[in-house]
Amino acid sequence: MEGREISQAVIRRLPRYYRYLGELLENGVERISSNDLSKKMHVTASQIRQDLNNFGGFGQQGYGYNVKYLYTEIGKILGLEEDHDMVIIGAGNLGHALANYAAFEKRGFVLKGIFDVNPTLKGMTIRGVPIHMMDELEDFVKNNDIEIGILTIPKAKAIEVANQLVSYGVKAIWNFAHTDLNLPDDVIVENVHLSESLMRLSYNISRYKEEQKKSEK
Ligand SMILES: NC(=O)c1ccc[n+]([C@@H]2O[C@H](COP(=O)([O-])OP(=O)(O)OC[C@H]3O[C@@H](n4cnc5c(N)ncnc54)[C@H](O)[C@@H]3O)[C@@H](O)[C@H]2O)c1
Repeated sequence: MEGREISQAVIRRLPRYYRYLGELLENGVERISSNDLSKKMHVTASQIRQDLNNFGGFGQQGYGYNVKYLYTEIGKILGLEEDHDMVIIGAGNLGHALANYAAFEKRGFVLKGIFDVNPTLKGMTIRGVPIHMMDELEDFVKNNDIEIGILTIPKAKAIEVANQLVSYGVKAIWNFAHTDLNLPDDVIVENVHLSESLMRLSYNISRYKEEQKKSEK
């Protein structure tokens, strides 16, 4: 499997498989057929077989998938067997919400520090994690081998701060600021735009209403 290219479309679907398989495990389910998984996930069985065959076909004819094995393998593919140390930049509303979400740690995403420019926040902690001022960022990132920088600052400063993080050795940015960062190709960026998700929701609501109107006619 080492070195094999898996398409980004498949990678995007993996966290959902991981979540469903985790729930099955919690419920004591040891194996599942692609048909049963398909019904649960509302994905076609052939899509599931195609996706999971990318990793050497963990399923067996007549047996289905071994839930624990598949869960572990997908976890490995997603890099979840290793810890990822992170910092949050911007201890405002969103920064607080993310810092307070303890469940990330269960997946190995460990929040080491929080940074802000607002001096009134200095020395405060969120869930035991201290808030530092930005002049401490360089030493902190280098000394703690920080891998992921989470950007929850206004967009006007996001590009500058992202470049700073990268120059200190951060490998990946989880970007919540509403701007594209245009970083070097070897920096991994995952943009999260809740408002885009809401717009998709809004689109589907409009479509649903249209359908309703048509069916009433
Ligand atoms: N992507 C999304 O889905 C999503 C959702 C909500 C908000 N946002 C964006 O996230 C950002 C934060 O939102 P919020 O509601 O938490 O805002 P907020 O004003 O509550 O917090 C922003 C924090 O960033 C700090 N800050 C400003 N400049 C900084 C700098 N150069 N370095 C370090 N810290 C700095 C501020 O002092 C403040 O504490 C905004 O850009 C907002 O538009 C994105």
